[in-house]
Amino acid sequence: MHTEFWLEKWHNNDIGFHRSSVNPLLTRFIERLNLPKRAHLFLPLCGKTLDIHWLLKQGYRITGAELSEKAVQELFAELGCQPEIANIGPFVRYNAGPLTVFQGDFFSLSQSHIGGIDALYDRAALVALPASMRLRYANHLREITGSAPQLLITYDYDQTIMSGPPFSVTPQEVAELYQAHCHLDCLEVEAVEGGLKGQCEATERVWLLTPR
Ligand SMILES: C[S@@+](CC[C@H](N)C(=O)[O-])C[C@H]1O[C@@H](n2cnc3c(N)ncnc32)[C@H](O)[C@@H]1O
Repeated sequence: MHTEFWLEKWHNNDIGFHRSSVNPLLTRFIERLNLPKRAHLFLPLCGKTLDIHWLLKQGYRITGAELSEKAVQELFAELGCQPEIANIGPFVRYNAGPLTVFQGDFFSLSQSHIGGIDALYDRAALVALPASMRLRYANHLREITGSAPQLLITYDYDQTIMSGPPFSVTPQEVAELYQAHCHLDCLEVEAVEGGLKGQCEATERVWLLTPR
């Protein structure tokens, strides 16, 4: 999936993936990450999700990575904060208090950019990428975040009925991507109400990945 695809989506405001409310699966299952107070969470491919608003209200420190300048600017504007902006290598870093977003390509991000991470939250990041990019994504995520636990949300559906994104990521693929380094615990399996994009039946799963 090329970067232009996403930049065009943001440019055209074609952002059906952006939820108008906080993800209930996050609020329900975050306690399973056993986070310390003021924990540092990393959100790959974060968009301008309202989940960030909620996580900040819980007192967490958040670092995100997002390709689109428009998304990042809207995130800070909607939070009502004025970020400090700096050029850091290939990134533009936006920071306001406990929130930092690296605007640029996730695959260029290094551990030294984001610092120590207590946990990861992947909603619509892994499933935003085509199969050919997902192993590289999972490996890079592990490389830059070390042994942090992860809350991961996936969809599973018949990929011949609908093309992604979001792409179908089966439990078998989650195992192939993460099992060598993590214990996988499926916390919830539920049918997507009304089908994915109203087009096809899909199952949504919440995973807790705990490094071995
Ligand atoms: C499906 S959206 C999900 C956004 C957010 N996680 C949410 O739940 O609303 C995927 C996001 O990943 C961003 N993205 C895609 N490829 C990226 C990359 N290589 N580096 C950083 N961000 C990327 C897109 O711009 C888009 O905002």
